Amino acid sequence: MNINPRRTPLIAGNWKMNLDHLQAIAFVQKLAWNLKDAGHDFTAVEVAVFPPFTDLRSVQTLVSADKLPLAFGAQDLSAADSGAYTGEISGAFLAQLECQYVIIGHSERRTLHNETDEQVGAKVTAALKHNLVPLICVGESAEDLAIAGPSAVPVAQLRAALAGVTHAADIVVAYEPVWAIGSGQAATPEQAEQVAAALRGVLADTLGQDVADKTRILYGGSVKSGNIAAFMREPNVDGALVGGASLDIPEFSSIIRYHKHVGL
Ligand SMILES: O=C(CO)COP(=O)(O)O
Repeated sequence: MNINPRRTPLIAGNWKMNLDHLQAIAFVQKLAWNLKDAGHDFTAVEVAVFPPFTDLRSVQTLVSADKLPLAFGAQDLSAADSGAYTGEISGAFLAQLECQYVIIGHSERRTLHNETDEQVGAKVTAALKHNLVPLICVGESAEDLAIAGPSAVPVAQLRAALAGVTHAADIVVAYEPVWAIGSGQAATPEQAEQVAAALRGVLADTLGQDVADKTRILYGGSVKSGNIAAFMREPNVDGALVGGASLDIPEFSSIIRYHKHVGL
């Protein structure tokens, strides 16, 4: 179990391209009620949602009006601040919408949009410039795993993502093996721990031991209520980035409340 008092566990829901802004309002309201009814302690396990860009203003308005204890963020941002970048969204705009986090380098951006390690690094720098916490995704494909073993690619991706980070930054890292995303075949807790420990080593190397000790490293890839507790028992795993299961309120609530159903 993660007993490091400096790292509050984070359960994050990446909605991907699901739920329009009306559905988002209903969903966030229900999720907050469900967790409140269950007596969830948001200071013990932080909860964040990552809706599509078009939902963010609605989510912001709801969270602010109802003072919901939920964090939210975007699924990507532009490396640029403004200008001739059709279709892109600036970190400045996200900051104006009170986003706390922004996902960067998700494998679906890397594979479907050919995002490079350099672009990921530039986006991390842009996020920090706008006081957004970058949630940096790294992870190997099945082919990488066969060729280079479990840690090599995620470690190289994290080094590249942090290349422009010079100060002790507030960041979150998510280890998401590409082969585990949406496949129903999660990594084992031992595999996740091995890579998370290697990633913490990169953080210590690049940003110092203090940052490494306080930075949360999440696991993502086919996380469900039935397997979350085993991941959370690993000392270097501080939470989860959940895709499909984050769209089902009872299931996502059950993941958030992992410590209740297993007595952790
Ligand atoms: O990509 C993911 C979260 O960013 C994981 O997705 P699934 O939980 O659907 O496997």
